[in-house]
Amino acid sequence: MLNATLPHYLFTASQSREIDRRTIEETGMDGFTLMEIAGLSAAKHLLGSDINLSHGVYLCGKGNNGGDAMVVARYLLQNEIAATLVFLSGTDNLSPDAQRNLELLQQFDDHHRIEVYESWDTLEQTEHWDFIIDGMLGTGLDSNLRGDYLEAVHWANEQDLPVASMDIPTGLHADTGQLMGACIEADYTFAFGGRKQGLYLEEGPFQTGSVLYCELPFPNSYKARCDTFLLDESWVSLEQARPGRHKYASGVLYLIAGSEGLTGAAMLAARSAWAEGLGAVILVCPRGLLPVYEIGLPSIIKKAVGNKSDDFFKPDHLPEVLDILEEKEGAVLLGPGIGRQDDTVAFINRFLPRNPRNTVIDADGLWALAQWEQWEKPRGSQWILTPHPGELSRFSDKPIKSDAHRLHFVRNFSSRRQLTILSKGMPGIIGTSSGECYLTNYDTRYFSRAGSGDVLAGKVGASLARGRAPDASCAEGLLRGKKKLDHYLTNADDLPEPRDFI
Ligand SMILES: NC(=O)C1=CN([C@@H]2O[C@H](COP(=O)(O)OP(=O)(O)OC[C@H]3O[C@@H](n4cnc5c(N)ncnc54)[C@H](O)[C@@H]3O)[C@@H](O)[C@H]2O)[C@@H](O)CC1
Ligand SMILES: [K+]
Repeated sequence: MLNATLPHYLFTASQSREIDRRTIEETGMDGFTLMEIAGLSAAKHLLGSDINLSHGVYLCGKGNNGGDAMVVARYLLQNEIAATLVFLSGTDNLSPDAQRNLELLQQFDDHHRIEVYESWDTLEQTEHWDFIIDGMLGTGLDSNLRGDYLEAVHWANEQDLPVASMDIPTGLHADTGQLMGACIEADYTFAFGGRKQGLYLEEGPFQTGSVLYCELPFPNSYKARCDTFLLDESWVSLEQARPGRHKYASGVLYLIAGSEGLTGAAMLAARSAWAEGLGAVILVCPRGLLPVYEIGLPSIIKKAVGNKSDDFFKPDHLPEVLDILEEKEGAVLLGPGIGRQDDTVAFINRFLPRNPRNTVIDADGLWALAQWEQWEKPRGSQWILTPHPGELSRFSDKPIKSDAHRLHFVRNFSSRRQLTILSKGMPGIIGTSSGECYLTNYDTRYFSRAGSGDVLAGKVGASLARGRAPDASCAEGLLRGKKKLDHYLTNADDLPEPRDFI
């Protein structure tokens, strides 16, 4: 089972507010102290960065996000770094902690390094600044940006200066990652007390720059309601496969895949699983395709069913397939290249209820499953479904139009059906039977080429065959792909191909 570390917890705005509120009301830790820690932590990151810090411009709203920015300004001032502060909503209605921090900042300013502008239109843009601090809006954003906020965001994005956002880039929705009219394009985002979910959904990954987690003294027990986590190789161990005492002790994967014209998908999945060091990958195939696999897959065991004229799966093959699966303990990967023939759909939908093995259902296996209205997973077996967005939509009554909707759907579907879902896309989302979800935090667009899905399914199937839990199998499959991608991107100039992820 996966067990995320605290910096990988993802919160919605209301969850964050609730944790803030409880900490303040129940522990006696006040909001001013939390703001101090947040700002100090961001200032330390900035002082340790390679940004040239001599004079910053601070865009401040009237809420606590602006207060965070002022704490940063004070710690940077201690290091002789000047600050120009612009208050987009003036200074008359600052939140109490922001107001106190403005007064403190002025008290600390012995050498007149601080300038304050009470509105956007009074700012004199003749000065030279070398960085921008975005403290306009954080989790309090509740409507589209307008007027001076909109102008300030556009202005900041046009400057050739590094931008650091307090908590969340102004204009990004903390829950959905959608742009609220416009949005700061940050180089750094300092996530206070917990990363916000929207940083990783929809437009989030393109707006945040590097996200740095800044711990705040929130009791861990207040974070227990968190049900969304960031998937990261820093806490998910990629266990190396070790050879077993004999070949079947290192895991067996039965691959039920391939049809005429789609044998390549079966071959990619088989090679991908085999590369993970399994004891055996057993490709179950219609007999007519055996000659193709004899040439293309020399290391893989092939078990043909039906007769020589069969080049796709049919219901008649069911007894033979079930007998093959009886031979050894192992997991099943069903679907890559299996096709959508009516007979194949009928075969899959008769096979699945009788199949006792833990199973990954991919590609056209999912297509068949979605045709069958009253499907049910056999008791005691574990299923992983690996849909791309189109395949996922077939299980939903309504079109899935946003990442936030996809996350919501995946969470409900996987917990209601008591299975695991690996929803492909950017981000990749793993939904578990307990309702917890895990999001990827890397550029998954490299995997959106035909064939990558077969490679991923092979990796997930290999982990499941080695006895890993379904959620851990999905995580391992995704992170092994990422590891290959990182290696490829540092060692090659051209675009990786699906076979490069094997
Ligand atoms: N104790 C706390 O609550 C802590 C809060 N922290 C910071 O405080 C932030 C949340 O502070 P707040 O709740 O004060 O909220 P914000 O500072 O994000 O902004 C709230 C203010 O902005 C206004 N507003 C909302 N949408 C707007 C729009 N589209 N255009 C113009 N104004 C708009 C609201 O009316 C409200 O007055 C966090 O993101 C974080 O940066 C941190 O200091 C850590 C501790
Ligand atoms: K901000």
